Amino acid sequence: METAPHTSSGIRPAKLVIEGVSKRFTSQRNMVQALDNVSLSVAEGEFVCLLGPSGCGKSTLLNIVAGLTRPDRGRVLADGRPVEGPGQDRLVMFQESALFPWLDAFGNVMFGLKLKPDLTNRERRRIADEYLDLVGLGTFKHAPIHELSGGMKQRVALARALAPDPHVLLMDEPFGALDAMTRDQLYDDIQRIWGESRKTIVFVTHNVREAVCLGDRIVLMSPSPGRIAQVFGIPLPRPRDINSPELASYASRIAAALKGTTNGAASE
Ligand SMILES: Nc1ncnc2c1ncn2[C@@H]1O[C@H](COP(=O)(O)OP(=O)(O)OP(=O)(O)O)[C@@H](O)[C@H]1O
Repeated sequence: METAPHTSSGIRPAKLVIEGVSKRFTSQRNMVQALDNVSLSVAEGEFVCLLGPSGCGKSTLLNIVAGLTRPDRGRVLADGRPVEGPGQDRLVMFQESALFPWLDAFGNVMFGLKLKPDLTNRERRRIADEYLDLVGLGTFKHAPIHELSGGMKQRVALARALAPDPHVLLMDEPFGALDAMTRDQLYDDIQRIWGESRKTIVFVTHNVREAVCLGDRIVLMSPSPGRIAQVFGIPLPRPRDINSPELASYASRIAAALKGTTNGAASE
């Protein structure tokens, strides 16, 4: 298995550059070094998975890239410019879909498009339809959110995140709360959508197979303090089947490395 350096390979330009980022959280009871001198470069159009045990700083790193959390040291560059806060070039999708329950599926995607004031309402409607079709929910566009399954809600959240056409999509365990069958379907969908849109994606997970199924590279993090332990390149052809033996072979080797980062359990 190729173990890539902490920088993006090939000739594609770096979309994101994380330079020496450290973050400490201090409360009355204790102090946690959530990230310690983390550096990573993500190429344009690359799918990078941040993998690691609970508490190794995956979400903190994603939030720093999103501009939702400020690092104590270091910086993040997006398209060469320092990240100072949230921006419509970097949208985040969380584990809980955080949809507006008073709007239907279409209304939620339209809401995401309010980030684009230059569009006419007619254009917004066309784009919302297009993205609901892309995630397979064209026939559910006027369904109230509470009538949708967990997987369907995450599809709406995905359409809402993609519709404003962000350069970078930051996904924090977006399928973590779903059942295995729904997740398997979404792995196929996200691979298809990524293949068509070629977004730059940073995807947080603690599930090894999920990371191998989706990532061009897997960045394995270790806790206390949060650091990059190892980076794995995954040269498997796409689309990848999460249940294939080739994928399982990669997953078992990475799971062994994950176990080495902690005494805890690896989720395969
Ligand atoms: N706002 C905060 N205040 C205090 N401590 C925090 C805060 N956010 C994160 N931490 C701590 O920083 C460490 C890293 O947390 P983070 O959520 O980034 O880890 P993670 O790898 O995403 O974990 P998980 O997989 O469980 O979501 C943890 O020890 C956590 O308790």
